[in-house]
Amino acid sequence: ADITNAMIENAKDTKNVLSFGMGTQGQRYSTLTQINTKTVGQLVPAWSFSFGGEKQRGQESQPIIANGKMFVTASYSRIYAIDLKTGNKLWKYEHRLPEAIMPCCDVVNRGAAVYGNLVIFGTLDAQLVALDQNTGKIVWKEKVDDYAAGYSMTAAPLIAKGVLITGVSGGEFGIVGRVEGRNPLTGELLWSRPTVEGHMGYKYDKDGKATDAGVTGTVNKSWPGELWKTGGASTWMGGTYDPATGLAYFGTGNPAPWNSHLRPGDNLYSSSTLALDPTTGQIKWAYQSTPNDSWDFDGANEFVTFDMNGKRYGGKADRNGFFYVIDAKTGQLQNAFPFVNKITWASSIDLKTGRPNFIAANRPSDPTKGDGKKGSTVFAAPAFLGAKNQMPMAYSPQTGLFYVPANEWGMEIWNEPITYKKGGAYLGAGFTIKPLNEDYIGALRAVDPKTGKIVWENKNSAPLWGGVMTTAGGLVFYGTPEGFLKAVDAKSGKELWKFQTGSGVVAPPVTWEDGGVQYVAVVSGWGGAVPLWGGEVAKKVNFLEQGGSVWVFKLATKI
Ligand SMILES: O=C(O)c1cc(C(=O)O)c2c(n1)C(=O)C(=O)c1cc(C(=O)O)[nH]c1-2
Repeated sequence: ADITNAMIENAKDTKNVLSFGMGTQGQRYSTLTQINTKTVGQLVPAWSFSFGGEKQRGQESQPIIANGKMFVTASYSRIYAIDLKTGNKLWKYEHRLPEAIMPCCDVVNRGAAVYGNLVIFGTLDAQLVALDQNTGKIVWKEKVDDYAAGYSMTAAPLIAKGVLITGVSGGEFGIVGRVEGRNPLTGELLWSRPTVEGHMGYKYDKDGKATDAGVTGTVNKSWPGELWKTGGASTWMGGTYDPATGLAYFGTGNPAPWNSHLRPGDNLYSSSTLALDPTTGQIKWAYQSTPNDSWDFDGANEFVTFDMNGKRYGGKADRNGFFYVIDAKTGQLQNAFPFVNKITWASSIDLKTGRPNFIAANRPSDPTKGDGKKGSTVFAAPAFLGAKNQMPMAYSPQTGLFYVPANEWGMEIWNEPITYKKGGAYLGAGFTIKPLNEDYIGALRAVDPKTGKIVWENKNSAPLWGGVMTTAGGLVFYGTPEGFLKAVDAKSGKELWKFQTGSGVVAPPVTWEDGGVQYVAVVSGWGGAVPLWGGEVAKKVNFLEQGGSVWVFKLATKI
């Protein structure tokens, strides 16, 4: 059947997984219970599928389950349709990529969207491709932007109110982040909303007029001079949508360049959460977690809405180490607390003003105040790869807990002079990531949004880089770079099952039911930003091998 907006919004559907996040709210929670704390020990592979080819690298994709098929993307802008029952390949599409693509952090893709009879995904040369679900033939293709200027796409598109909503990657190259709405059936652009203050939003009706000056309504106020023209704030993680508030939520990346002394001011709307009207792109509220960021603290992380004390909030585990609880309707900050042990850039978040209490001495200094070439080196935590990065967390309405894949690491960081050049790295900083502890970097943490307490944690030697899923069976599933998919007790973190997938898991699991049987799937294939940018941590994990496959599991005996 054609996928409709009502099907995508139907939270009760356990037979399909029609969106990134297992529901547009991004809770990654399933009501299925056949696989539970008592039965999970009997979980065995049903089938496995290899992406093949000579190309491997990071596999961060969340499979989509629809109409008896799995749609799964892979590295280098590939997508496969697989028969759910047999694991047989139905078709594949390999996007022809130019040599000169410039993704900052590996050739990854996090998944596709489905609508009508189409499956739609973004490519590393910044295009959107819509394929026929049955044949894999191209139905439409749209160029989103210029890959030679540093634009790329790695996130899964979002469908909200029947609109296809996408972001862009490229913050490290001084692109201008934005969110766009399109007709999913044709690719036609409906609106475009840049995420750097000073740029206007546009609605593409018959006269294509500027329609939105953002929540401040000012041009260029939080950026000095011309820097807003290359301000970064990319929307590289995509977004979530809550039918209850009618708002789409997009996180924004770091301001460009990294050297914060070049851009005194808050640099809106970098390192923020934006709530947008899905039909017009208008910004309804904005909350900035790291004003005048100096540490590459992208606020791109997912905003996951949930109910607490009879009210709708959103939870966000920010790259900067703080977990934010925000009123989903108004953007009012409710609470903010650390979810990692070491944070050096701010002592706390002022709950009245919503602003961080910066520790001034721990901001890397202005190179023009020293020898002109290099500012002072500071040791900062979290490291720029974040207390949390691209790997999505999960929320269980059953336990009331968020399950956050966190990392404990720090970095030496210093500033350097830099000027913008199209297609060149636009950082103005140097850095080396270092572990903080001998025995672990990753920690899966159960976080109580009411109290800010860590209820339990499971340490992991390598940095955690895969997403999380939780179920009404009382379970939390997550993968590790060491290759395991694990199931643990949602209440205690006790490990109940694990399976070696053959390569590192840096992707989020999903679950669905078919013919009375519950299945779990996860993609395996080590990569992403850690091996490329991880400094001393990359050296520590360079024994891990690449791969590229999807695994599907079910219980050995029918219950
Ligand atoms: O600023 C950006 O546009 C941008 C894009 C991406 C991306 O698209 O993957 C990453 C980052 N930044 C980034 O800072 C980062 O740490 C990162 C890690 C990963 C990954 O997939 O492992 N992507 C990205």
